[in-house]
Parts: sequence; structure tokens; C-alpha cells
Amino acid sequence: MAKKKKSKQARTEFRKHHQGRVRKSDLTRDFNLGDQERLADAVKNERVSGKGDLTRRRTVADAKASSGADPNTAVGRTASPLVPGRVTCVYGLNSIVLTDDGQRVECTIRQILKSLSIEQRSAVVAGDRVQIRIEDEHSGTIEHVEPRRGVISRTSRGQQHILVANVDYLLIVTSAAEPDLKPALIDRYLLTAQQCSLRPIVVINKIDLVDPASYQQVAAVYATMGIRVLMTSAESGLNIEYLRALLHGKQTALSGQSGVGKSSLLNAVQPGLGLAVATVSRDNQKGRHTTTASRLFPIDGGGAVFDTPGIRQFQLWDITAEEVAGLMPDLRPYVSQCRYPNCLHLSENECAVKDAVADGRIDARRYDSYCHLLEDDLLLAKK
Ligand SMILES: Nc1nc2c(ncn2[C@@H]2O[C@H](COP(=O)(O)OP(=O)(O)OP(=O)(O)O)[C@@H](O)[C@H]2O)c(=O)[nH]1
Ligand SMILES: [Zn+2]
Repeated sequence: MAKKKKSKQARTEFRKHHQGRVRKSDLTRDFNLGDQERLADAVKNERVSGKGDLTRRRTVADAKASSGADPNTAVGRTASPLVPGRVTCVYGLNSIVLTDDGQRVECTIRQILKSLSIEQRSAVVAGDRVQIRIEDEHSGTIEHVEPRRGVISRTSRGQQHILVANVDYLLIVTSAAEPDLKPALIDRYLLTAQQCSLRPIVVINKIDLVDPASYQQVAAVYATMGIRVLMTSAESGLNIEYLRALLHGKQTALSGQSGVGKSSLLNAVQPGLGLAVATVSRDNQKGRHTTTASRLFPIDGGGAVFDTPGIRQFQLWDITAEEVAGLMPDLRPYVSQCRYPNCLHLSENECAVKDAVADGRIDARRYDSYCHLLEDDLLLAKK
């Protein structure tokens, strides 16, 4: 409740701030809502109107009607046309944009978007579809951000911080050996996928190092929940073709512990990437994980894989103990049948989840994972 109040207040502050800006810069449209689409419209209008020049103050529709030209291409002054692309990486107020025709352009963010980024922290994020104006060979300005879908975000100090936008899949890479498979870790990644409404793909890599039969049961439990599980070997090429087909045309966020073979898999899926494999020392590895730069690897024929350091090793950012069972497709059907509405399915009596574990309707290992997560992390953190 307090949170809601706070965010309403923050929105009001934000609105006031931007209304001020709008007047200052002579924008012609109402700027009340301050959401991204309206903001982008306002940016267009600002461009069309020009600062302080009343004779050029026109709406986008006017400009279209009278000139027949795309108002994005600046009325009254010559400017290069807008070019569509995708943000691969954001650092401070600068971004790297990969245009649809394959140019890599270092972009600043248009002034009005910048002020949004101070208020909401995420004016432009990795994965955003944008329109940019190229100024010279390798630099430009982001003029417009398309509405987002499929975002991976976390909340810090009451504000949503988006790590990557426009994602279809969460690729959860694990290894059968070196390091050993940790199903409990897969379960954690799955919670985040569920929470962010991303389709997960679980990859068990390095399957060449073990007897695949030893992982059939783990894989089958996920498969019954409708989760795709793939046993791969970057070494032998097993299932690489299949993985490539899955990723084709999709935006995929990469996750998984260090050393499981993420770079090796990407190199195999997309020959020519030439990603460094396991050459980093322990010290360097630490450094790598603290970097905030994210990378995007385009897939031939469409689609891309995002490697965003904050996503590689998820923390359970915004998940509360009470939410976990509802985010697990195998536990969820039983939750409403427990005697106590606030049942955490740990030591309570008349718990439908525990009954389902006892007679095998819920996999015991998954339930174990659930208990560890709550007891070791979420409830402990509360104490
Ligand atoms: N046997 C076997 N080894 C593999 C396979 N895939 C990767 N490896 C080896 O595992 C080690 C780690 O591979 P990477 O691709 O660097 O792993 P990563 O997940 O990208 O590691 P970080 O960059 O630290 O996150 C390397 O020595 C690879 O050669 C595989 O399918 N089979
Ligand atoms: Zn219960």
C-alpha cells in the first residue's frame, strides 16, 4: 500500500517535472501521462515545432497532411532520415545501437529522453527497438523508443530497473558435469522466467561427459511442466542444429553459471562469433561479473542473443516467500486447496501441497528445492 502511494507520488512529481520541461521547450501537446509512447510523440512534435519558433509549431498530423512527408524527417531543416535498430548496450546516457542493416552506432539519447532516464532510470535499455538519426559514420542520436514487451527487470529503491527489453526466451544453460548439474539453480532461474513471463529453455550442456540417461528423470519433470529441455554438447555438436532453429527469429536472454559452456554454445550456434572460451583467470572472472555492459549477438537470418551480466546469475530480486509456490507450475494447482490461505507449505497442517508431494503428484526434488529456497533465502532474509 505504502509502495503504491509512493509510486503515485513519484508519478505526480515526474509529471510536474515534465510539464515544466514541455512548456520550456515549447512542445504543443499535452504531456500529462508521461508514458513512453506519449513521450516519443512529444519528441516528434518538438522536432516538428522547433524550439521557440512559433511559425514552425505544428503537430505531427499537420506536418503529414501538408507536406505528405514523414514528420520524423524534421520539417524546416534538413536532417538525415530515421534509421531503425536495436540497443545492444547502455552505459550512462550513451548506448550502442545495432541498426537493422548491421551498422554499429554509438548514440547519445535525445534530451527529452534523458530527463526521463533520470526520473525512471530506464529511458533506454538493452534490447529496445529504437529509431536513430545518424550524425556521422559511427555516431548518432536515439530519437524514439518503441513500446516494450517481455522485459527482465528488478526493483531497487522502489523503482523498476529494466535490464533488458523485448525478450522472448530465457535460455538457462547448465552443464551435466564440470560444473555438476544443479537442478535447484535451474528452479530459481525458472521462477524468474515465470515472473517475467518469458518462455524458458533449459539446456543441459556437456552431455558428452556423462551418460545422458542419468539426467532423463530431471529432464522429464520439467518436460511434464511444458518446459523445453535440451541436452547439448558444444564439443560434439549434439543438438546444436536444434538449438539454432529454436533461437532463430527470437530475442533470447542468456543465463547460467560460469563455466557451463555459454560462450561455447553461442560459438557453435553462430559460427564466426569467436567468443573467448574459458580463458579467464579467477581474478578476471570476478571483474567480468561486475561489469554492467551487456552484449547482443545477432543470429544469422534473424533474432539475437543477449548476454547481460545482471541476468547471467539471477538473484531472487523481487520474489517474496508467499509468491514462490504460485510461480511453480507443478505446485500452483494445489495452493488454493490448503486449509490456511497464507499457507507456506512448510510445516503447516492440512497442506494440499505436502499431500501432493507425499503421494507423488509433485516431484519430491522440486518440493525440496522450494523448501530450501524459502528457508535458506527468502525467510532467512526477512529475519
Ligand atoms: N566436454 C565439453 N566441454 C565443454 C562443452 N562446452 C564447453 N565446454 C568447455 O567448458 C569450459 C567453459 O566453457 P565456456 O564456453 O567458456 O563457458 P561459459 O559458460 O561461457 O563461462 P563464463 O564465460 O565464465 O560464463 C571450456 O573449457 C569449454 O571448452 C561441451 O559441450 N562439452
Ligand atoms: Zn500448503
